[in-house]
Amino acid sequence: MRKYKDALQIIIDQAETLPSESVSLMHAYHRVLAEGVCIDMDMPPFNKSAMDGYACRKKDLNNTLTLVETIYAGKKPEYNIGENQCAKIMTGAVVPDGADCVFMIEDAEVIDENHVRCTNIHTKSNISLRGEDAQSGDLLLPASTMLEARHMPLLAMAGKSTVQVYRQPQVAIIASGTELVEPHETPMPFQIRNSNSSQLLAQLQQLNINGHYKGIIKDDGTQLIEQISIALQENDVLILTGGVSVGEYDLIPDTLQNLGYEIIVYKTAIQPGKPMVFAKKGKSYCFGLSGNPVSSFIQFELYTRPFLSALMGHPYKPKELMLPLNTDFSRKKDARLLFAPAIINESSEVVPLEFHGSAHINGLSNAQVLFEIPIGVKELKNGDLVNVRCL
Ligand SMILES: Nc1nc2c(c(=O)[nH]1)N[C@H]1C(S)=C(S)[C@@H](COP(=O)(O)OP(=O)(O)OC[C@H]3O[C@@H](n4cnc5c(N)ncnc54)[C@H](O)[C@@H]3O)O[C@H]1N2
Ligand code: MOO
Repeated sequence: MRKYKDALQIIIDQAETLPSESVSLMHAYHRVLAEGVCIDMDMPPFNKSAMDGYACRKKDLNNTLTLVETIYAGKKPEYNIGENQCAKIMTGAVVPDGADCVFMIEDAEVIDENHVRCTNIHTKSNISLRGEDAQSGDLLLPASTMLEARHMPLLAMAGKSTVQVYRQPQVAIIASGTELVEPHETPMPFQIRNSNSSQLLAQLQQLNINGHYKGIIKDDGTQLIEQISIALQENDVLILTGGVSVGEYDLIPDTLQNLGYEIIVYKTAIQPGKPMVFAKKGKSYCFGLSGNPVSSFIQFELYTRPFLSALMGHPYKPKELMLPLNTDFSRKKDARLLFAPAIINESSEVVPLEFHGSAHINGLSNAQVLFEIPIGVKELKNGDLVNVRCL
């Protein structure tokens, strides 16, 4: 059975980045840049006043100054500032040539309509200098950047009304299991509601991928072959849940092989989430995730999310921290890398949540993080540092 990091590398190595396309800046959120973006002008583009006040020469700050004009943001200054002269200036306006300082309105004593004095000779310059943030030609965002809200103003400043991004994969979701009914149905005593599909669709949405839900398929070889092959033809990636373990009705690995898919990874040493299939045929990919809801959630986070990110040209890195446990922790078996749900308290300590295993969805629902207990470790002590993965 493969270890987590080995399996992850093998899976990511199979991803062939999808072709790129052009999208409007307004619809570029959470898309992945297929081009590096350089700025086409200095930032700021001119010496810019950072305050509402008066622009003058620093060496004249002790003197009475003669007002030559008022400069608002968007106006070109008409005069250079000479000895004992000033211009009234607004935040964001161009600082006129000759001035090397702007003193704030609050530090000004207005003598008459045309004269003013600075009351604070220790005033700061209050000028954002041309090019101090970036210079024309500088690379602002490298290719492969997953565009977050904080990147958008840079694209706008660089004049990118459209951006070249990698295509998003078409992803289908199928829940397999004869025991499953949809959430709007009342299960019979031997049935269970399908909770995996809505969860996986939401996990896809976190990647800005609108998944295609294809419904529930019973554990029936013929139906599985038929529905899975349709879903695979129409999509780049199929995510299945259920039927991947070793039971008589766990038909997914065989079904995929019968469809000509090569099983690249089968079972990995993580807990929850040991049974999982990753299969491939050309550029068509399939994840057979575990039916157990927490297992499928974690398998998606650990394997499917980095893989889909790689298809979109983005090297996904989870947010991870080393933090101390706030209690002793023990487990009976140590053959797998355990991901256990926890919250972080006000002292930045890891507080494990009550957790009964791979079906305990309400144990997971309050979690802020998953913390790791490595293979070979059964016991951890209060204060031990653990690797924490943010959700
Ligand atoms: N003899 C062995 N039995 C099992 C092993 C093993 O190694 N040897 N592994 C166990 C582990 S670990 C897990 S995890 C499960 C995984 O089984 P499958 O991935 O094949 O999933 P199913 O058997 O189809 O379902 C497991 C469980 O989850 C419920 N389920 C399934 N689909 C959904 C859904 N869409 N929404 C909500 N719940 C779902 C299903 O009813 C079962 O209770 O295998 C162990 N067995
Ligand atoms: O690997 Mo399973 O998800 O432990 O229960």
